[in-house]
Amino acid sequence: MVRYRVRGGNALRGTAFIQGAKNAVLPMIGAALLAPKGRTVLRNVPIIEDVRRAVELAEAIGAYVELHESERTLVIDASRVQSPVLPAEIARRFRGSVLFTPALLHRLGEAIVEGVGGCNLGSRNLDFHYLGYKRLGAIVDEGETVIHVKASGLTGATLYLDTPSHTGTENLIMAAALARGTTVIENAALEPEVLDVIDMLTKMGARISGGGTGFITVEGVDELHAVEHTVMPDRLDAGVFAMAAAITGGEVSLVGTGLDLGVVRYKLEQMGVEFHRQGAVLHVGCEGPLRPINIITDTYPGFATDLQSPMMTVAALADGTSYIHERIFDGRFALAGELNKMGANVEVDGSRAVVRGRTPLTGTQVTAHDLRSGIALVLAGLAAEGETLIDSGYLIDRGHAHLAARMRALGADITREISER
Ligand SMILES: CC(=O)N[C@H]1[C@@H](OP(=O)(O)OP(=O)(O)OC[C@H]2O[C@@H](n3ccc(=O)[nH]c3=O)[C@H](O)[C@@H]2O)O[C@H](CO)[C@@H](O)[C@@H]1O
Ligand SMILES: C=C(OP(=O)(O)O)C(=O)O
Repeated sequence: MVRYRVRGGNALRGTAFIQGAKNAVLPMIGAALLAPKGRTVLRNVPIIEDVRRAVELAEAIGAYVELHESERTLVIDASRVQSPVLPAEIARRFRGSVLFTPALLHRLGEAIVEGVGGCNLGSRNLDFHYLGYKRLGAIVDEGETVIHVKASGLTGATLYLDTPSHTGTENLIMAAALARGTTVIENAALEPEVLDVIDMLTKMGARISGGGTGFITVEGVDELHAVEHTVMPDRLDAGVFAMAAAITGGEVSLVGTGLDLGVVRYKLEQMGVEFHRQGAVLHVGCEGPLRPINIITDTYPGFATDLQSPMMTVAALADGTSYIHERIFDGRFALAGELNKMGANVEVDGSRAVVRGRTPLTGTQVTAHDLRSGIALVLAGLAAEGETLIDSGYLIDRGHAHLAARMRALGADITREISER
């Protein structure tokens, strides 16, 4: 069991090095498996547990993978992919396992998905993925626990997503990239990570247009080849470090090439946080009290649901009442109960939460229910009086690389511990 121990009260100061994006590297590993020969090199890979699981899963299907941790580089040779089975014991530990299906379909003609994991956020349907594969000509046999997708070659079609699913868009692009003819994906996701995956696929030889418009056209090609690609910075990791600076009254310089925080920056500015760009470095600081805020989560370019939990912690430390409306997931308020144990006043009603601040937070033992509630509790611990113990720290490690070390470098009193149970 991994556990984080945080002693609050230190203002964070210094330079935070932002990791590569979890939600870009996972589809890129799936994309690398589409190349039947050669070695793909991914740079700026975040050393997180989800990447380790993705490496294990790629090895389980026969790929040769080297993860060079200190160089943050992944080398993938998919020429010997031979097993269509995504085994439950690995695949159920992370959401990114869903992104291996297109490669298996193209390379082996079938994918046997024994499970898909990821944060427990309520319903996390995959119907758009499977309906899309069917429209492209696959046969999908949905058993109670195992899903079997088969196809002897896919054919382009027009696909429509009811909502712009992030991994759904990536999977259907990958499926269409090697299909015969043209595929159009309507209501496609606009997230920057999706665009980064499109960039990599384009280098690999895919013919994709319309990325970022909501209407993506893919002209199928016969083969994709191995390339080198640098993973974009993780805007969620960056958002968390910006919030850590803000709630501790500190000042942090965020380093990460081409970093754009988007709407979270504007929301934090409304709360009184100051941002100042100096070339490629973004400085974040906050001197005065924080003002309350209204948040409505949405698909990009709206406020990212993955930053909703960390923002709830910031709201608990603001002077006044904040309102949060979660519109992407139907079960993403597990943080409220844990924050309330620390002295916050968060009331949840369905998809809405009211956060009455500012309440002083006091350290206690709390539990991460998912990756982002975990990191939100780390933030709470940084601002709380006394010691906060956060259980189920593995969930935090799923998405944040070397968190304790990076925060300690800024002056935080935080340790990562392995406990017996
Ligand atoms: C590995 C990865 O990239 N994870 C991200 C991805 O998850 P993920 O791709 O799983 O999230 P989706 O965008 O697919 O899901 C968003 C919503 O759409 C619904 N839906 C989705 C697909 C489908 O076939 N049917 C359906 O109804 C889901 O139940 C959910 O309510 O996007 C989420 C929303 O930005 C982020 O929180 C996750 O960090
Ligand atoms: C929901 C998340 O991740 P995943 O989709 O990988 O579970 C997240 O990163 O907050």
